[in-house]
Amino acid sequence: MTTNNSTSANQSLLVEGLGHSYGDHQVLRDLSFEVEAGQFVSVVGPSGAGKSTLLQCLTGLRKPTAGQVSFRGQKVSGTPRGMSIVFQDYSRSLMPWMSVADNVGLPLKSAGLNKTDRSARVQRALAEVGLAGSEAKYPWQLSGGMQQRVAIARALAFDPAAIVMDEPFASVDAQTRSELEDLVLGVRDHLGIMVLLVTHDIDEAVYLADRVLVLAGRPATLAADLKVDLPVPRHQVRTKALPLFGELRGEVLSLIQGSGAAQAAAAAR
Ligand SMILES: Nc1ncnc2c1ncn2[C@@H]1O[C@H](COP(=O)(O)OP(=O)(O)OP(=O)(O)O)[C@@H](O)[C@H]1O
Repeated sequence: MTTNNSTSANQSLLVEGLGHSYGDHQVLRDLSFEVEAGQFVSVVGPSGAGKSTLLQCLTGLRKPTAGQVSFRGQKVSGTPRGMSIVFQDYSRSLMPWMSVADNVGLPLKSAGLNKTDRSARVQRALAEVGLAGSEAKYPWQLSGGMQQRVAIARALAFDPAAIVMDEPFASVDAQTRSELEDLVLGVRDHLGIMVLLVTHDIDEAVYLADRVLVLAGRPATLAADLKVDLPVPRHQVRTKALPLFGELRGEVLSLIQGSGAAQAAAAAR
């Protein structure tokens, strides 16, 4: 997908010829894709393919060794304005000695917002994730799923145009995971935010996304950019029972397994 239209270019994330090497170890090679405003894109690939490295390059936490990333028309160097990040490990990203409200408001304080604005944004973000009324609690008084909701609220408090998530649901039980998946889908629909999600879970990748990007090979390239034409709103049971869901799931799985088998064969030679 390419963009000739400047409005679209200003709204979107544009990745051009991105590559990354750690010393002599080339991990990513020549990745090019665009994500439009409001799109939900999952990134999958075999373990060690470079998914986290890619997210770090997209969020400005790591400088690509080739190519470039632009967000809303600006070249990314450092985490861009309008982009928030949610990591897997909520227990390490929340401050246990601070209340929920203070945890959510902390980055806003660092950004220089006054108390009234901070408080309004914190209330709004907590309501968005279903935690209105939990402002005075501490993270250790909340379940793992609720703590991850706090981390998501903190990302939303910035009014971001995009949220980038690295395995955000990997540390919670299956039931909570489904609830958090639907929460993030609801937030995307309600606020129109672009979401980029790295996951190991192929069902999750297909269920949530408008597109699934598959990384494969060593170094990893973009093996597929699959459009997910499943009806909306998605439903944990009905969507996963659709034949198209099974087809997409199978397609992603065979790309990932094919890549793993090719690597094993190369290693054995
Ligand atoms: N800071 C680093 N220094 C050197 N090598 C690194 C560094 N970070 C990652 N790597 C290597 O780069 C490759 C890709 O790692 P990365 O974590 O991006 O993959 P991934 O697809 O996210 O993996 P996983 O699915 O297991 O989380 C791996 O071989 C890893 O060992």
